Amino acid sequence: MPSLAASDCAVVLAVKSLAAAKSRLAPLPATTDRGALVAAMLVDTLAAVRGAGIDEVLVVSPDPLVHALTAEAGAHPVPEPEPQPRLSSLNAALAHGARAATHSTVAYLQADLPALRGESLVAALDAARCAGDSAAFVADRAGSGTVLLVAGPDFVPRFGVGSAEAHRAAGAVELDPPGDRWPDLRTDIDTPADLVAAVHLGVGARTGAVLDGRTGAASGSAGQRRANTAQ
Ligand SMILES: Nc1nc2c(ncn2[C@@H]2O[C@H](COP(=O)(O)OP(=O)(O)OP(=O)(O)O)[C@@H](O)[C@H]2O)c(=O)[nH]1
Ligand SMILES: C=C(OP(=O)(O)O)C(=O)O
Repeated sequence: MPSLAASDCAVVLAVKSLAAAKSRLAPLPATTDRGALVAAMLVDTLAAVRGAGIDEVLVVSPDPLVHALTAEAGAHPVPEPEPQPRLSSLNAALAHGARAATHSTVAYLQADLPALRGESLVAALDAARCAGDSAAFVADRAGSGTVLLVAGPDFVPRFGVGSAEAHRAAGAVELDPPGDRWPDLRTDIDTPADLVAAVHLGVGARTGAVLDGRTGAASGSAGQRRANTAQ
């Protein structure tokens, strides 16, 4: 794998239709607009990616609002591909985004990282460079999922349930296996408990604004909101 200076790889993210997203956040109060929350987390994630100095960012989605938010953030919207025979729709979307990128090395990144800071992404990309020619990944805070996979064109992404083990089994090197580094990068949002963890780390401005509009698991988030999010 070539050098992974931030400007030498593309970042590819995938977001499903906002209306269908985050069913596991259903326990949140009915006043929470889950679509707005997913959109806000995408915007905050893209702000952190921009803060990392990445110059090619692609977001694959079937949702026109996601495309608009992506373009507003200075990234490239990519339409959802046709279904692929041997890939989940998520991995088909990610592989499609990688093919649309001009860089051959791709950092596949979760789009629901509201606490992400550019410095952590840069540090993780630096660590991936140390993995040499191998693909490399960062597991989520539970250790079972994947938040970041850095790979060349021959490595097919294997996101989905148990993706950390799937990436490991396919030969990708796990970065910081103890899971001590980059808690912001590792905190993707699947459940209300993840949201509470992200709020404790400090979420970006857009996510904080959505959370401030409701009561419940993460209420009172304003005090924990990061002050330095570029918006
Ligand atoms: N473009 C695209 N993105 C997808 C697809 N499936 C999942 N994603 C995105 O991949 C990430 C992980 O997806 P999932 O965990 O399957 O779904 P989720 O919406 O995050 O959460 P749940 O509904 O609770 O499972 C999210 O950012 C999704 O929006 C897909 O078919 N196409
Ligand atoms: C798709 C994944 O994440 P999640 O379903 O937890 O969002 C994954 O970890 O590969």
